[in-house]
Amino acid sequence: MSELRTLVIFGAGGDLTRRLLLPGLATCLAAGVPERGITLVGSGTDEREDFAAVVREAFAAELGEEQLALPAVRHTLDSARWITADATDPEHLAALLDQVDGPLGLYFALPPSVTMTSCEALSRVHDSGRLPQDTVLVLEKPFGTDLDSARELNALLAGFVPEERIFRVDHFLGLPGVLGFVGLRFANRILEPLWNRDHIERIEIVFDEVLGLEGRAGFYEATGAARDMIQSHLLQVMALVMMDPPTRFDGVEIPANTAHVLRAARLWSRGAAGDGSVDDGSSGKSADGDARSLAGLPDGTPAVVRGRYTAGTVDGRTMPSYVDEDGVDPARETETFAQVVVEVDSWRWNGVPVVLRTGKAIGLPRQEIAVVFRRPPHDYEQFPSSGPQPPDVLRVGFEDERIDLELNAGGPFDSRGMTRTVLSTELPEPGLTAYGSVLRWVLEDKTAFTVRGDGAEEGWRILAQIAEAYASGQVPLQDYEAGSAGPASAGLAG
Ligand SMILES: O=C1O[C@H](COP(=O)(O)O)[C@@H](O)[C@H](O)[C@H]1O
Repeated sequence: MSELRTLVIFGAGGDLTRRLLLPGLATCLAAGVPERGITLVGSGTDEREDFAAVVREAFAAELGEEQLALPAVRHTLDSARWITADATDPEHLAALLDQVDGPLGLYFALPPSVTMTSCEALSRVHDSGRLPQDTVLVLEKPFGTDLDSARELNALLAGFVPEERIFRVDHFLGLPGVLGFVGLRFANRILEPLWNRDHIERIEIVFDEVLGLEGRAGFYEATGAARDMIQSHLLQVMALVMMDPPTRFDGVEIPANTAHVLRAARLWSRGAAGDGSVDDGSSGKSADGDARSLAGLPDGTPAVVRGRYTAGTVDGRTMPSYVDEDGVDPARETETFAQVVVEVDSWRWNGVPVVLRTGKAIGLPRQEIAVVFRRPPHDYEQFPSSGPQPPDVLRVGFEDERIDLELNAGGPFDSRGMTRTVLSTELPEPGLTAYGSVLRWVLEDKTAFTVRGDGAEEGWRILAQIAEAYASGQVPLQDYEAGSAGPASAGLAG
């Protein structure tokens, strides 16, 4: 397929477009992708005169006035226009399509239920022969609202557009640290031989935030931390970290390999069925063979923890209790913190706990992928320290492009004098925001880092297991103070 000429954003009057899509597009155009720029069409049900001005303002804020003169940026600004249309009405959609030139991308910056209705309308436009054949669809997460609706959406889409022309966007796959991690893993020979249960003790994928609700009760109350962050973002990142090496970085291999990981993933289930706990190692099994201990995590770390912040101070900012925020119904018990332990039951990964954790209003938040290696098989009694050395850890920051490898080194002047050493580097500034990368892939027709339909469904399957654990009554909603490290029982702070 050729590069897109026109991008239509449905729901372009919304927060997502202003805050993320337009700045992302600006970075992409400033990087010269595509070289000639695009025709940008905003669409929504209201009449708007100011769309071109909104685009200009967003581009200027992201790039500075000078870069607005770059050819791709200039062309896009000159072309930006608004078409009023109800994206759920086939007649409106067909009329809109008559006014734009292809190759065409349709970006659904809409809530999931509206996206579903809009895709139904679009399938009718297709059936009447009025949808240009090479149209690309771009869908924002969440893809559906549960496993059934995700399946329904996928079946609907499959009826009128081939999978390779569907971009299911998860902007975490465009974060610099995630892309840096994938490159690091496959461009170096030293990692792959270690990338399995024999050498890796556990994996932690943590995205804590200082931000609280920030006035988003309308969205967040019905969502909560697990659905907002784990269902897609953290599970998709996990799948990239744990996938088998692709033979090519393309839209066939990577989505297939990540879906393969997700299919094998399920909530850690070593404790008594449904009791929300995990084996703390007291079962007597060794860490080898059939063992599935959560080595390195505090004993008895539960498989699922949920929490909700109370009043406190985060980063110098006073924050009210979640339950006192506007629009919050305390009885809904929406969680602002979720930590789950997942296992990927495959030949490569069986028995390796993967901790996925996210929380709002967290002081000193961690945002990283941490791979904790197993200790050497033998402890030298000549080493002066009393216990075993800490494990080697590879850490990659999500947003700060930092890579740290924590090792134990000998010396100085004595090979037995153990010193914790960190080999640390920062990747170069990417120039693109995460949405900039996402839009670049859309505009260049590269689907390697998008979510395939079955991958999205697997995310919902795992979320259903988390919801089941919540509903079992065995995972109490724990209070944690805003500005703290989250519920104490979660462990893993810092
Ligand atoms: O999708 C989401 O992600 C953000 C965190 O990602 P960032 O790149 O904006 O830092 C999270 O705050 C939000 O709740 C969630 O919906």
